[in-house]
Amino acid sequence: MSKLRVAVLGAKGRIGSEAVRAVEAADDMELVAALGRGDELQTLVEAGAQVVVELTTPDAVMDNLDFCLRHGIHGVVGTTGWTEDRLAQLRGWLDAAPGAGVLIAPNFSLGAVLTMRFAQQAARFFESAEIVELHHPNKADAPSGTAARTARLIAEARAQAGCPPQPDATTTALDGARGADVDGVPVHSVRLRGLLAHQEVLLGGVGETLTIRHDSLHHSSFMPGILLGVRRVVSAPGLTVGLENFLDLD
Ligand SMILES: NC(=O)c1ccc[n+]([C@@H]2O[C@H](COP(=O)([O-])OP(=O)(O)OC[C@H]3O[C@@H](n4cnc5c(N)ncnc54)[C@H](O)[C@@H]3O)[C@@H](O)[C@H]2O)c1
Ligand SMILES: O=C(O)C1=N[C@H](C(=O)O)CCC1
Repeated sequence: MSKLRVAVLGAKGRIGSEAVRAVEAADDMELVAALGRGDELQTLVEAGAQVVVELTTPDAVMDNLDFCLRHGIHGVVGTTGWTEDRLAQLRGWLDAAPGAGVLIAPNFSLGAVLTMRFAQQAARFFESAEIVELHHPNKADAPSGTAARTARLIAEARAQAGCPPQPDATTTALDGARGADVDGVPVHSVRLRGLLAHQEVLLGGVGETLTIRHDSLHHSSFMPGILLGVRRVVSAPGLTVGLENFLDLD
């Protein structure tokens, strides 16, 4: 069986360098390119890459995906910064590239994917829902892509169930004291030396609370999800948002 020809963009970064090692160690994959900032994207075409693992920055990801899709290369994307406008633009590029697939995974770790699923399931049963995400201080974006996605999933579940807005009597607050409002769900971002990637979903009802917590302790936690994404995206044309779509969770 021929090996999947895989390239990594952002290959010298924190997660990209780990992804390079994971692809090299996978029996069914061949690492054909490992590119960093300033490297020529044309190398992907010359190397015959079938799938690009995109782990760069929100500033770079759109140009990289535009190039990949114009050359029929599938994408597995961990880079954050996804807005509805960006997703719409990506869908347009995919429409013009029949057969090509892109997976956007706000988080590649199994525990984080399950946290999102559990939070989505629990959201309608509690009056209050808030998220605390905690990351290393070198992270460029806040809130994290995972927290933003979790908040949207909670908000969707609550809206579908007809839940009223959350109780909150705050009338006076310092800017930021109640976190960022993501679709009505407050998200609080901590940046602390010593941490990697952590999230708590706090749910509150009358006389009880439920806390769902996940901790990524090392970048290795993201690698099985990345490799699964590479294996599955080649037969999943169009846009897939969330690794849960490639896991048989239900
Ligand atoms: N989805 C997940 O599970 C997951 C996990 C960890 C990190 N991330 C995300 O991945 C991204 C990278 O995170 P990081 O901690 O590795 O950051 P990082 O700053 O360590 O790495 C980013 C790398 O991309 C390079 N780069 C920038 N522009 C580029 C370009 N045009 N082409 C190629 N390389 C380019 C940078 O030079 C840098 O080496 C962030 O958006 C982060 O939030 C996602
Ligand atoms: O380290 C990061 O940066 C991470 N980014 C993703 C996010 O923003 O959710 C996933 C967790 C690690």
